[in-house]
Amino acid sequence: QFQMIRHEDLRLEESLGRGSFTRIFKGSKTDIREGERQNTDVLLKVLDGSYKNCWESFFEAASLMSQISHKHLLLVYGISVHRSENIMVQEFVKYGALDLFLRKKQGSVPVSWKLDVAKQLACVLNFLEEKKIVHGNISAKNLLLAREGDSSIGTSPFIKLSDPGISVAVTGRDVALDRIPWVAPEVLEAPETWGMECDKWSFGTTLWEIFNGGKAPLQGLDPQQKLMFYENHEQLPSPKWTELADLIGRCMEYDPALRPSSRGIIRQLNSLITSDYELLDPGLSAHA
Ligand SMILES: N#Cc1ccc(Nc2nc(N)cc(-n3cnc(CCO)c3)n2)cc1
Repeated sequence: QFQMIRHEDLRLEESLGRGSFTRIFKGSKTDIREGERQNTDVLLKVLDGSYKNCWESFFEAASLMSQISHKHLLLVYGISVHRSENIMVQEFVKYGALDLFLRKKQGSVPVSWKLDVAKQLACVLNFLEEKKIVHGNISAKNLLLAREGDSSIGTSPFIKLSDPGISVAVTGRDVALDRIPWVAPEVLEAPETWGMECDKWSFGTTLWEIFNGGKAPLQGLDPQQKLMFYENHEQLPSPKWTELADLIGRCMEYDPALRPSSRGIIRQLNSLITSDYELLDPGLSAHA
């Protein structure tokens, strides 16, 4: 279900850091198109050799992404297996992970920009929900920015949802604890029973990140304290904007059945987008 890419057609360039269980590199892949060599910028995700039992989950994530296509889903070109190295070859997204971008832009990102990104994520969640596909790892770190968006020249941001990576169902409890508060509480209890609603919980956490300058929620808490956060049914600190706080709170309902559908999320985001003008400039809406 996806292309096998020859190791000799790949070139690893600079290291870009690491995800969990993987190292990521900028690189290029060479194709022969109509008899001529063509180089494409790629992002190479190399699975650490020591996690043998994860490689089927690694490739499941890759094949999930290559079986469906959507403008806001990352393009996975294929995989390359070479000696003990398992490599996922994906499109290189120009501006990288959203959490790092937001931290770099510290607070200088307009509310309309944030709502636009949130809406794009809600749309791809709706697409996955209609296909009954659970992503399982929605977070600002896994949203990639293909276009920065610049209101002064009228361009808007464009995001791509990255592959889900290794599923918490195979990683074990310590990684699942580390993914609090992105991983839905029910997933922690019984990883194999999780359903569509778990992506809604993570959407709420990601929305919180987007409106908190890309800061990681519950940073600095150790795994035990993170577990207590769930045991005590605690909520993340609410943003001042009450309608936004309501949406985050509804997504991060401990009872999965009470979380909104993706259509409900889109509806509520649309009302935030229209009400957004009061926040920007009360006078503006008077003339709108
Ligand atoms: N400076 C800089 C810079 C860095 C990276 C990219 N591009 C890119 N493309 C992808 N397909 C995936 C990622 N990526 C980043 N972090 C993760 C791990 C967490 O998901 C994945 N980055 C562009 C610019």
